[in-house]
Amino acid sequence: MAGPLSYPALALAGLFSFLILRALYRVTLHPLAKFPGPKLAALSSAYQAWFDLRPGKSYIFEFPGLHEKYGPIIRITPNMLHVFDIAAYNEIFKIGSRYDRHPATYNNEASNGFFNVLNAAKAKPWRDAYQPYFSKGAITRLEPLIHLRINKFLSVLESAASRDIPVDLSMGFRALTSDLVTSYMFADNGFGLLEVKDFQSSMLIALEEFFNFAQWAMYWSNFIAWLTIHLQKLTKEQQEKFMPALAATNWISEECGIKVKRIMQNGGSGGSFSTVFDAWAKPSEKRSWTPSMKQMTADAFTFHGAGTDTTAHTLTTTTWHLANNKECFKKLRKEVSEVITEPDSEQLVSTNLLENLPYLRAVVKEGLRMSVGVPGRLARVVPDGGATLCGRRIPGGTAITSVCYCYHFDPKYFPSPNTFDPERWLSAEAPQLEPRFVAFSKGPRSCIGINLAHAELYLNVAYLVRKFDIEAFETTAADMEWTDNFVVTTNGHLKVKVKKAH
Ligand code: HEM
Repeated sequence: MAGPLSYPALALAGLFSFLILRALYRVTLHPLAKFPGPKLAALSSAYQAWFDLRPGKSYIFEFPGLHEKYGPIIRITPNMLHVFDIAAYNEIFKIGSRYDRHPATYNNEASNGFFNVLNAAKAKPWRDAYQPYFSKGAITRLEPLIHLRINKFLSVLESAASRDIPVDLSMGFRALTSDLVTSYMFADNGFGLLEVKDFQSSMLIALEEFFNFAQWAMYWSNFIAWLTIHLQKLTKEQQEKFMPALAATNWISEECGIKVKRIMQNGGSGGSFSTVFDAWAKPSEKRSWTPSMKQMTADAFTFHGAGTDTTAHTLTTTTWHLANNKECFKKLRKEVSEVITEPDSEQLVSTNLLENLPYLRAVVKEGLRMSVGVPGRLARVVPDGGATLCGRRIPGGTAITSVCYCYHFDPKYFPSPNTFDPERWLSAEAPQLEPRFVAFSKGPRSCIGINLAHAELYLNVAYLVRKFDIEAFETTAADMEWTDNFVVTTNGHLKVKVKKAH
């Protein structure tokens, strides 16, 4: 009989044996055992955590080197493959794709909107209800609202120019993109973040804090969801004091809930333009199924989350590079001046007009390339029966992914990938680059907000360059270095000093 002291020793020995046996299984009998990659990655998820959970590091930055060494399909964790091959990418992310979203990335017990529906065919009717509100036509009709918000943003910059004080553009762009998406969803002033002094909204600051730890949340998503549900029992004051990120996300959720409810109770937004939730509220929208209030609130939360940091970070990246590339800046100013003849008029020119400017188009595209939109491992599941990618048979049920970063920073197609070079989109090689541009992903779950994002990018970049001379202020390249925290997060903020252009 074991003495009392030996029970812990027995338990430890049991655990140790289990870990050894599991490791052996993973490198011998496991269905992915024959796929190449670092042995440590095959043995344990701790290998990817080693990169992801250290400040300033991301596992995705290792992928190009690993592909160089091991080929187009590699095993990045015991249960996940990564493929770096554009034909395979197009197969996984094609329209009608049978590769569903993988629960590892998308199953969040705290959220139950259309974003979390894993099967694309099941998500389709739900997503399709929103789609017309994000069409090119709908966003063109929305331009008066977009102009209103951008004018407000530009007026803050004008005021800073006249007082010769710096502006935190990382926060400014977030305030703008958040206000835009929320005022569109709710046909009101949205969250009103552009009104907050110096763009320093406590909600945005708390959200940034949250994203800095998003990788941790991804690793323990079910635990975090459980914790979130239980921490709801704290008072608002306690949450704000001890868990500002939780308080911020709760606040967003509550506001979304209140505003969606109002629209539903009124049978529509009643504003001068149709808004996203008219999809369910308007009696004319006859549907056989309507999401619950909880599900619509989750959708509103998703639209806000998906539409804020992504676009804001692209604007930050583009502005940073323009501020540091005087030649690009001059060339762009010259081009946009041809269509923006009255830069101080509140009547902004249309996105459609700006989209026809070749150099501006190249600048926006290069900004999107370098900012990597959604950097994370947007994992998919290989369909039942398996699949053949890059000539290799992959078992059904395997988790597989293919990150944007590998394509956008591939030196074979984008020489000097860390250099901001809009000219590459105007060169003879441009047709070969287009298929490797995957900022908005592809297929049935690609970005629903692409037209809104484009309108925001074209208008902001054009007007910033037309109206202001821009100098980075106390911001270094190290501040702009980024990591994958599901959204892109940077080490620091882009601060600038702006002067009214003559
Ligand atoms: C530069 C800006 C943007 C970039 C680079 C971007 C990129 C992406 C990408 C890569 C995805 C696919 C994510 C996945 O597979 O998990 C996505 C999905 C999505 N995006 Fe965007 N996005 C941007 C702006 C916006 C805007 C302005 C909205 C407006 C609300 C938006 C709403 C969404 C939504 C709701 C989804 C989820 C679609 C689904 O679940 O089927 N995005 N976006």
